[in-house]
Amino acid sequence: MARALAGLDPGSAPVTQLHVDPSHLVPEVLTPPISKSDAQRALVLAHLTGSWPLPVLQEEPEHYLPADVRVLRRGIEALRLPPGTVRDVDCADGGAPFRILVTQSAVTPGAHVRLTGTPRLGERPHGPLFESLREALGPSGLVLTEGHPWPVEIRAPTATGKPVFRVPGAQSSQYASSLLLGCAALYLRERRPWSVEIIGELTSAGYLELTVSWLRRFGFTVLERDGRFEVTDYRAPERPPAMPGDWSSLGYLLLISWRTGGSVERADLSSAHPDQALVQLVERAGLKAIPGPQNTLRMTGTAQDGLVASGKECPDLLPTLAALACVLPRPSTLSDVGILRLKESDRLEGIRTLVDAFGGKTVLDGETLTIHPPTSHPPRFSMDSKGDHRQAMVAATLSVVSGVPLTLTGPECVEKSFPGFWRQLERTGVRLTS
Ligand SMILES: O=C(O)C1=C[C@@H](OP(=O)(O)O)[C@@H](O)[C@H](O)C1
Ligand SMILES: C=C(OP(=O)(O)O)C(=O)O
Repeated sequence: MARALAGLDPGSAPVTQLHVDPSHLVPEVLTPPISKSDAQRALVLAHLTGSWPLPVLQEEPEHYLPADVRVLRRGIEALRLPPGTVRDVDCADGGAPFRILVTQSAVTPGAHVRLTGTPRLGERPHGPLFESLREALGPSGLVLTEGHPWPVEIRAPTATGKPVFRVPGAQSSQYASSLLLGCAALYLRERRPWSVEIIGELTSAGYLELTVSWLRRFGFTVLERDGRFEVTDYRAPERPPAMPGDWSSLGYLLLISWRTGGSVERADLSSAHPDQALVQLVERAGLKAIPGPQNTLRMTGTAQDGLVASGKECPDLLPTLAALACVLPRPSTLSDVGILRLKESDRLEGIRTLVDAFGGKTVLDGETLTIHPPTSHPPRFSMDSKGDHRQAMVAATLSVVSGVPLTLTGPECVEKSFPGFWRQLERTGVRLTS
């Protein structure tokens, strides 16, 4: 067992190919990691409000912290160095950590920060965030320059001007989330309200709501009105907020538990994470999540119909739902799928490749993708993660829910959000060989 996982445990040498054999499943209780989206927000707010290091993260085993959480923590630690130090931060593949650190760098008085990342992160869109920061803080002296694409270099001003950021919302909610966390920093520094105005439509709105909910849990007052989010007050809370399990990771584990008869833990149904939508979305297909004691959940039911979901509401769940769609008796419809092109890989293409590899068909009509499941399962299938953690975990999930063996290229990228994923899979009886 230890040998099979030698290349897959965090920090060990990468394996190029992994064979996933789901023919000996056992019912187990599976555990997701902490949510990277929640932890990133909590880390910034702990830094700003004087509760550094964030106690709840100290309790998590270091190797099982999502890599993006470690990126953000490194970035904040760099921002906490004395003024005058040039701070270099490698953001690796982390969209949210990078975008959050851009704003936090710009609002740390006198900071000089150089951010770098992977070529893919460099290709993803960031311009509207940079423009918004330049518009609000440029007149006070902010300098934000872009390499080709790295480094992104930021020299923060020591003063500020009009307390408002304006940013378009159609490409990513992370611009607005990052700026709103910037508003919290500026509120504490200047004790005057700061706001973010969203221009046009907002995609992934649930993630901005997640940011608002973390600000409130840390004691900030946030007013929301007509696309405008304003930080107007701060009072330290009585006790530090708890850290929930990750609903994106619970998506894979719940589907796996449906097949194995096991359950998942850390499934907090009062979490504000958008991917909790899985629980409602699978009902249309005939599946039901049944709560048990202490935040456990199991999935039961017989597949009867296809799924309907939108990339505007839960973009990270769409690959997981696409895997489920491959084993449902009727077609599924995913709308607003354009945003999937802007993630760690082109996930729209990734979903289509997965369905195709499994013998199904996809039809793209504008921004709507219909998934037609295969009439019979293939004997085995292959998939390349293209370095995208969700594509890797989704392929493995499909292997388990269908019982069809998988050969996966590039399995180690799961580290970004779920470093213990392969260990969890192995606990369900899945045999992993490289
Ligand atoms: O704010 C966040 O933590 C996230 C927001 C979403 O991105 P977009 O707002 O760019 O869709 C999501 O896809 C990403 O995984 C995490
Ligand atoms: C898109 C994702 O993350 P990020 O944008 O933070 O890289 C993700 O984790 O699916």
